[in-house]
Amino acid sequence: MELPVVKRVAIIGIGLIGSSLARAAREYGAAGSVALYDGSADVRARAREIGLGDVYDDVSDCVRDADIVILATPVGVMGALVQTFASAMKADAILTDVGSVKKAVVDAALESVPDHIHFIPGHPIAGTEKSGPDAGFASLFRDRWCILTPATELADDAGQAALKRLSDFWTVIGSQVQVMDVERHDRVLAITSHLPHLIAFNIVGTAHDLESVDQGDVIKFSAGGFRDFTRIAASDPIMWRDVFLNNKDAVLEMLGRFNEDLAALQRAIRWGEGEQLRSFFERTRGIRQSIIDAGQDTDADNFGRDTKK
Ligand SMILES: NC(=O)C1=CN([C@@H]2O[C@H](COP(=O)(O)OP(=O)(O)OC[C@H]3O[C@@H](n4cnc5c(N)ncnc54)[C@H](O)[C@@H]3O)[C@@H](O)[C@H]2O)C=CC1
Ligand SMILES: O=C(O)C(=O)Cc1ccc(O)cc1
Repeated sequence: MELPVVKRVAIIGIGLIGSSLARAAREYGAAGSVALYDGSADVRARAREIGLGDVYDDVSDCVRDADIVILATPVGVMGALVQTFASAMKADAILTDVGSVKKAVVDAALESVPDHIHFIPGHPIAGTEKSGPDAGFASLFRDRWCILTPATELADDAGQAALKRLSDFWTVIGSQVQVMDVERHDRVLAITSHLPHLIAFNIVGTAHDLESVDQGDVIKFSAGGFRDFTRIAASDPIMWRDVFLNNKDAVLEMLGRFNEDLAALQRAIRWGEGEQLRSFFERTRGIRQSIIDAGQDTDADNFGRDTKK
């Protein structure tokens, strides 16, 4: 494949994901140049300071010459944001995003997407608990999945070419692309990502509440299990508020199922059903092994990723 994949990429939202994309696009040659915009003047100033790309104070100026425009803000603002700049995008350009929820974003954005551009929502399954422009790093997307959820209108030749262009962009920065429909995406991510985060937020909150009863012992003696939860529970509050508000149905469905299964474990503990507990834990140990066998290194926090940047 010829590099760069596109002449210019525009990234809106210069936080963990946006700044990682800016670094990756340049480092791996996915884009000839990078245009950036963020709603926060402080973040724009910081992005200029660390030299992440051409930083604009106006979002329409930022997207005007871009072949690909990537929304990397919290999902709750994406719909309104698209309205402010979509008409400034050039013909045949691609509009995409990195939001952790797809259906609500697509529904909110679709009505303001003009006919002259290709709208291909996306979601890299890569991240950390950190946020902001200093938290990003170029290798974040390497050996990670990126899910694309194109609308069926892409069936024509120009749409297919746009999908190929966007897939090539993600491939060059190290990701493996999977096309999926939006509903399936939101259900799969509800159980694999959104619910685990909710459980982490909850258990850390509960333990902190108990702390006043136990006078510091909960935190003092928190070995592996609890520490791992605290990393996830340190994730960005605005981002995660938006995820839960925008993937409400799928999260509530998975939570219902989770509560039933938890009640079964509770019952097994109450009635001393050791064999039931052992065989359940045997099955879950096997699941982790199959993730490792599939090539995902789970030895360290965050699947082996260095999250200390
Ligand atoms: N953090 C993670 O691990 C992952 C996050 N995502 C998704 O990526 C998106 C961005 O997340 P992060 O980079 O982690 O967040 P972040 O908090 O690090 O960065 C978000 C940036 O968006 C800016 N912003 C907020 N509202 C804006 C607006 N109206 N106009 C312009 N800029 C605005 C903020 O000032 C901030 O700089 C979210 O939609 C999230 O669901 C996807 C994969 C992983
Ligand atoms: O830090 C972690 O372990 C994550 O799970 C990162 C993450 C957060 C949100 C996403 O939509 C995708 C990946």
